[in-house]
Parts: sequence; structure tokens; C-alpha cells
Amino acid sequence: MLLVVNSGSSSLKLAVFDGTVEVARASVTEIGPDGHAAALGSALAKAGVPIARLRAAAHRVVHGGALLTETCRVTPGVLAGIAACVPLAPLHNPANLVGIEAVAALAPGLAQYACFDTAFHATNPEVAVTYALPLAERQRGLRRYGFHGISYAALVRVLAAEGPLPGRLLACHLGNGASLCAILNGRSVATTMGYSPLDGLTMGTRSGSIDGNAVLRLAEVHGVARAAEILNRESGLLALGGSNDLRMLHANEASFALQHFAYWAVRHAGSMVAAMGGLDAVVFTGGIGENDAWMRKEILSGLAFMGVSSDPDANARNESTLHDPTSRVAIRIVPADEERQIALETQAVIAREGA
Ligand SMILES: Nc1ncnc2c1ncn2[C@@H]1O[C@H](COP(=O)(O)OP(=O)(O)O)[C@@H](O)[C@H]1O
Ligand SMILES: CC(=O)OP(=O)(O)O
Ligand SMILES: [Mg+2]
Repeated sequence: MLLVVNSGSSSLKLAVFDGTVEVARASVTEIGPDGHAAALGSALAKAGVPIARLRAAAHRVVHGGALLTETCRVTPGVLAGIAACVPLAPLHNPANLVGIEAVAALAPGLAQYACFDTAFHATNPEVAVTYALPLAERQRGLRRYGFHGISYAALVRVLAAEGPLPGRLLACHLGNGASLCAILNGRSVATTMGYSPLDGLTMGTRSGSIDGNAVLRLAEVHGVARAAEILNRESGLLALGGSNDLRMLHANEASFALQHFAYWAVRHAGSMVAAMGGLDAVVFTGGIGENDAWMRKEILSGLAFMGVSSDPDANARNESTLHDPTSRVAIRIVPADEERQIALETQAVIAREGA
């Protein structure tokens, strides 16, 4: 059996697979003050994970930098590589390391694997990933990577299993972290996150796109470490509306924060559609994308000029198909299935190792 651990910025999800069958699942959606280690402990207990029957564990690792791009066995070298990327993904990589260490403590000697959120965007063209910086700075690894790749790979797999894949697909992963991806013929060609998961859309606690000079000003006023805290943990919806949870924002009628999220999602969607030269389908995934009918309606109405037209009743019921008969663009909800994607990729690596 394979244990999959997915540590997100605001949640921890666990699943156990026996071959392709999911035999247990648990999630912790409020990471308490004791952090991801405590959350992992309670999720393992909730799922009743049969530790003795595990053959391997696999982890979602958000940032692998330029070197760690393919699912691989966790070795001391790989651990050092993940640790080296902590400054690039401060909300995620520490939690991913905690997860790996916690499993090692629980099941010493168990083979562990890492699956990277950046990998799906390896197909982005050079022009899309390059920052227009001096060569010496680019050689430092300053480039766009993109994230939520495991989620995007999962939704491509699910849609491809149903029939022909739409050629120009706008995928919207809207959770506590949020990004968009332009998927042309099944491959990522552009995405809104960049060097780190800070760029792009307004997020739960992250600012989204911000002028580099504004970042420098924050660092000048507060110092670098404090500026990083502000940008990653104290900004976004939390800063504009007092909560990073859309359910709270709706309850509190924090309409400016909600409008800000929708407005910037639409602005960035325009950029993604331009990168693909048009639009055939929009797919929503993630906690907001799957559950928040109001937010989907706002974003879809902002895309109406592209021929997007949704059925209000289907949208209100979170149905899997949302377009109405007049829509020139298909609209879907595909539940995020990062855990199964990690399991499939890890099982393929294990099979190759055994061969
Ligand atoms: N029923 C719901 N209605 C509206 N928003 C929801 C609902 N459930 C979850 N969300 C939103 O989804 C977010 C979490 O998304 P998720 O993808 O699970 O998180 P993570 O980015 O940590 O993986 C919450 O902060 C909340 O804003
Ligand atoms: C990359 C990222 O933002 O992940 P999450 O949505 O899980 O926070
Ligand atoms: Mg997530």
C-alpha cells in the first residue's frame, strides 16, 4: 500500500492506495498552531492508516527548483534540494519536509518519494519562463517555474479519460493558493505563478502580482524577512477582507475582497487565453473552484466576451458541466485529485525501479 501526503498551505490531505484503489482518506483543513506535524498525526489516526502494511510513502513537494523536476525517491541529496528551496516556497516546502520527517519517524526505513508541483510546467516555452533580467541573475535560477502542476496533470488525466481533450483549455486552480494555467493540447504553455507561489491571482494570504519596486520598498521599511511575512502570510483576501476563507468573506459581506479576487482572475485569464490563441474550455478545481458558485459566476461573466455562457442552475448546484447550449466554450468542474496523481506517478517510478 502507498501512503500519499499532500501538505497545502491551509490544509493537509492524506490518502492510502492499494494499487489504483483508494482504501483510506483523511484531511485536516485547519492547520493548528502546532503546524503540519500535528495535523499529519491526527490525519493518520483519522484515516486508520495501516502503517505496517505500507510499502512506500509519496509526498507533494511544491518547489523543487531547477534540478528536482521528476518524481523521485527521497534521498539525503533530494532532502537537501527541497530544503534549499524553502526561501522560494516559504508556506509549503517547510511543511513538505515536516511530512517526510514525520513519516520517517513513524515508519523508519519506509521508501519515500517526492512528486513536484513544478513538473507539469516544464513544457512552457523559454519566452514564458524567462524574466528579462541580466544573464548573471538568470543563471542564479531566477525564472518562472509555476505550481499546482500535480492538480493540472490530474485534471488533464480525468478529462482525457472522458473523450477528446479540448485544444485550448483554461484551467483554474482556486484554493487557498490560486493559479491559472493555459493548457494547449494537453501541455502547459503558460501559468500565473512564477519564481514562487506568490505571483498571479489574489490569494488567501498572498498578494498575487505586485511590482518589484513595491517589494523593495517593503523590504526597505521592514527588512527582508518581515517583508516576506507580509507578502506571503498577511496579504491577499486576509488583508482586504479580514479572512482567507471565502465562506467567511461571504458571511461578512466583504465584497471588495471578493471582487478583487474575481477581477484579477479575469485579468489573468485574458493573458492565459492570449498565450493559447483562443479558448475552447474552462475548468474549475480547488476548494473555491469546486464549491463557490458566486465566485465562478463572477469570473465566468467576466469572460462572457470570449463566448463563455453558463447555466445559472447548474452553477448554483456545483454540477460537473456548467455551460449552457449557447456557450461557445465548454465549462466544467473537475474535483482536484492531486493524491491519485501522486500515487500514479509514484507507482510508475517504483515499477521502473523494479524493472
Ligand atoms: N464550501 C465552500 N464554499 C466556498 N469556499 C470554499 C468552500 N470550501 C472551501 N472553500 C475555499 O477553499 C479554500 C481551500 O481550498 P483548498 O484547495 O482545499 O486549499 P489548499 O490551497 O490549502 O489546498 C478555503 O480557504 C475556502 O476559501
Ligand atoms: C502552490 C500552492 O499555492 O499550493 P496550495 O494551493 O496548496 O497552497
Ligand atoms: Mg491545494
